[in-house]
Amino acid sequence: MSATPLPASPSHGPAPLRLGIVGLGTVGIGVVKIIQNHADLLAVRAGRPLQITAICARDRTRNRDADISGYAWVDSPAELALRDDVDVLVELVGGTEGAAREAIELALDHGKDVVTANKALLAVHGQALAERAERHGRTIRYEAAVAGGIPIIKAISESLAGNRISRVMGVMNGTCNYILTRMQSAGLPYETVFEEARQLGYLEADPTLDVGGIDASHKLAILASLAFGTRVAFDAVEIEGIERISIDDINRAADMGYRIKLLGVAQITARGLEQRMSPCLVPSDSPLGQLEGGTNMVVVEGDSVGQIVLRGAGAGEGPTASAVMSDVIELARGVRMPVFGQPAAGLAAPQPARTAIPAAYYLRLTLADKPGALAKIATLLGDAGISIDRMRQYGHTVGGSAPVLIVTHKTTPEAIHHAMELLPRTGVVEGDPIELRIEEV
Ligand SMILES: NC(=O)C1=CN([C@@H]2O[C@H](COP(=O)(O)OP(=O)(O)OC[C@H]3O[C@@H](n4cnc5c(N)ncnc54)[C@H](OP(=O)(O)O)[C@@H]3O)[C@@H](O)[C@H]2O)C=CC1
Ligand SMILES: N[C@@H](CCO)C(=O)O
Repeated sequence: MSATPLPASPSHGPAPLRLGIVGLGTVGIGVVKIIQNHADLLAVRAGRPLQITAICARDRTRNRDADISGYAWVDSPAELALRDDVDVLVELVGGTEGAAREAIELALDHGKDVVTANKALLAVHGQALAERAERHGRTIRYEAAVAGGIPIIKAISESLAGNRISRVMGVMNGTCNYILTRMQSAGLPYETVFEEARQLGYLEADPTLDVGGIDASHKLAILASLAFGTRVAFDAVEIEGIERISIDDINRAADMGYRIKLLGVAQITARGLEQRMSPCLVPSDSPLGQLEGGTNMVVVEGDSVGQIVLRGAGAGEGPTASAVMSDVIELARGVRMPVFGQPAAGLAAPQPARTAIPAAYYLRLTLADKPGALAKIATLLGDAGISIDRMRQYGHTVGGSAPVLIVTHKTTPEAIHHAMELLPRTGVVEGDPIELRIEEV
């Protein structure tokens, strides 16, 4: 970390930090509002005024829910990145390519620091961008990119820097948690809940990134890099989204004392770096099980500190803008950290490993109403070395099939995947069976 002396203004006090904001959507307008509403407080904390000089979005005519008339409007992000009256580019557009990437690269090349909430860009191009920033003696800060308002980037890169971290896990996508919890608690259909998430500003521009687990995996890959000193390895995350989860799964898991969460786990084992993002069952009465709505929770385990749990709003205008402002204030103070907590050249290339740690599993099958159907399933699982802990059959449907839930004793992911491949071949399983890992948390 380095601290540079603050530039002096010729007339009175330290010179303002001049911000160019690209993207005036949920997060961008949130940032504008904080700067307008708390100008004096921010200036005291930052040691100098924060001044928005230029702004940019796609549609100049759109109503922005804030007075932006005092700022220079620029039509192109690249043009904004090059302006002489911009010290810091605040990129709040999103996306791995195009306008966001081009503006960030230009800003770094022209000696400007960058603040961004763009986890997708960092997960895919983080290493190259970190090297680029270092070449120009600049930095990229991205507290808002992971878990919205939760200060997890700072926690790992600064507050826990004295620890060897063994595991980072948690719920990192507000949209998915909102959908999974609200459907159950309010008894609302998926479409209604999805629209509510949109109104709350939680969704990515492409919401399949949310429900497909990709957004959360971007975040997990960034945290793994920071925690383990490895290059960001998004391609190596084992990803499964929540698309296969039905309201029946949510309700039946609840019947058995569990909640379904899109859970990410990154850990270093003797075999390498494991990173997985998948819907899992967690006990209803556990802290993760009780996480409602757009709330996120991140758990970090360090050798000296033990377990740290951070919980808070994972998405939305205010929480995300709050995280952006923490980065802006640090830059105004003259504090510059390497992008991933250490010089980019020293980040190790990780050895990706698939999850092998045993767990209990929840299986949901629809069985044909035939004599011996259940026996066939029990035999198949037994032959695969999987022992059944609990089983529950629900009433037969009109067509004569019955949903069956099985909770296994601890078994390996390999054994479960093998059994899942064999189940359709028994001739008694209808549709696609579902398997979900049960995490002890
Ligand atoms: N929403 C959230 O809760 C969170 C979002 N993030 C991240 O923050 C970033 C912004 O998200 P969010 O505010 O929700 O997104 P929005 O879709 O609400 O806003 C995106 C903004 O970018 C502008 N924009 C899009 N393309 C261009 C372009 N080519 N040139 C100039 N401006 C452009 C849009 O302009 P216009 O308004 O004219 O269409 C809009 O103002 C993303 O990286 C997202 O992943 C991170 C954490 C939480
Ligand atoms: N779409 C993201 C925004 C916050 O990163 C979410 O739902 O968590």
